[in-house]
Amino acid sequence: MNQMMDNLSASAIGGSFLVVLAHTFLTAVFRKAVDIAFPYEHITINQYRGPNMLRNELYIAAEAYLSKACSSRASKLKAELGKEHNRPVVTIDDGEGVSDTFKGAKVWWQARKRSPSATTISYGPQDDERKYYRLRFNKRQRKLVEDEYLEYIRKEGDAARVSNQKRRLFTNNPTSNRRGLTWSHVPFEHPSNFDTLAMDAQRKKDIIDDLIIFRNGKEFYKKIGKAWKRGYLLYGPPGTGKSSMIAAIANFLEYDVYDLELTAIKTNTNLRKIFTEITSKAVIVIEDIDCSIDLTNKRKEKKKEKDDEEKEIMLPEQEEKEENGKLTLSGLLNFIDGLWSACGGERIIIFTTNHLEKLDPALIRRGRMDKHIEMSYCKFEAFKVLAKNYLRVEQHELFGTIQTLLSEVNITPADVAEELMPKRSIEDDVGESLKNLIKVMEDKKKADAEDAAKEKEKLKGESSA
Ligand SMILES: Nc1ncnc2c1ncn2[C@@H]1O[C@H](COP(=O)(O)OP(=O)(O)OP(=O)(O)O)[C@@H](O)[C@H]1O
Ligand SMILES: [Mg+2]
Repeated sequence: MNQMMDNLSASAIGGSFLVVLAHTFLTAVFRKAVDIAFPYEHITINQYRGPNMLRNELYIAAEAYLSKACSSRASKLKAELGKEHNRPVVTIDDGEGVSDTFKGAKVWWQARKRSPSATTISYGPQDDERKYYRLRFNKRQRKLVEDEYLEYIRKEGDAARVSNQKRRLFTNNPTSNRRGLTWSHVPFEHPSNFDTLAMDAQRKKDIIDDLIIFRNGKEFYKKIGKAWKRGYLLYGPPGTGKSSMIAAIANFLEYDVYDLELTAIKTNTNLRKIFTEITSKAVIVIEDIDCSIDLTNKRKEKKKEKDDEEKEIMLPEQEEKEENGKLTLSGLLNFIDGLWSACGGERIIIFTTNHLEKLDPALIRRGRMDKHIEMSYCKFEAFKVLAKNYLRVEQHELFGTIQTLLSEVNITPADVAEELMPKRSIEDDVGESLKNLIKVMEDKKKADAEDAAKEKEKLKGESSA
């Protein structure tokens, strides 16, 4: 009897094992069949997220990416002006689909719109238009899509968005905003670029190469443990193109410009506040740094003398408090290459000055101001750029005379440009413009010679007295 019971339970165990095996097998077969019949999955990227309807940055990036990379393959497109009335942006229309390929995997995008349900009360346009993208892909590619493709879309989309956006010129000038402690902005529309900039071709190329290395250097800067920023010092007489160079750099990199008015900032704390508001992909400009409060050697020396006179009537703690509050050279340096400088990343900091010799060496040492660029008086090569841009000529019989005169007199590109500007009509005679320039330079040469003679006379008089 017992033997029979044992046999029965053994065959029951064997039977249930077979049932489990069969179930597992059938499930696997069923899954396989489903996979073959429905091999795709999808991800939905909504325009807004959460109960508060916050903008979904991934949707915005996807929109920009599809506009840039895939819209040429779509047949139904739509065009819209950006938020700040930028140039029209063309992207795929609602209901339209396009495919994309990433690392050999094919994916499909479709722009969709959810109509509001009849029972929903609409509070604004956002509620009416629940737009979303549906991203379809083969199940086998799921890991690739989740781990890599979405991040790729975010990055590429952000980059496309920046280049679509009109760039901005920020200022903390106290006339445009409250006490110079915040930034206000206008569209940045300076037309200067490296083609219109008159300077030696090799030096121009060096700067462009430097900018390209900087722009592509994110990983490199990380590897060497340096904040992703670069400092340029532009120096030279007025009218040699320092501001034009800044505009050309910003246009080349497609960065926003932050024109920092240091004189409006009274304390290091305020400087920190305003610095932390600067976004990445920015050119930060401090023009005429030698005229900015208390930052030069001379000013410090003068101040020291004054301080010495006042010292007796100032308590030590009072003095310390006052020093801590004021904007100081070390405060500024802290933002250029101290811990704060790493906030934001991808920034070019540019100082300009007409008087290099007036600057504190600490401010402009290499590493802080990585590249020192001299903007000089107009030489023949720079003149040829101006002649090509202003007069559309690359050769002329008067060029020889002009070349000789340019090597003899100091004339700024701004003065040369002024002479090449059309005086009566756009179609002014080229020869006439060049003759005017020659006359200006000859007059200057004469005036310089007279000044030199007078100076010589004066020195002679002084030495004989
Ligand atoms: N190197 C240059 N290439 C092309 N144009 C130039 C150049 N330098 C000057 N100009 C012309 O002269 C004008 C004044 O130049 P810019 O404002 O760039 O000089 P700057 O060096 O910044 O002078 P400042 O020291 O007074 O600020 C420009 O609008 C531009 O038309
Ligand atoms: Mg300038």
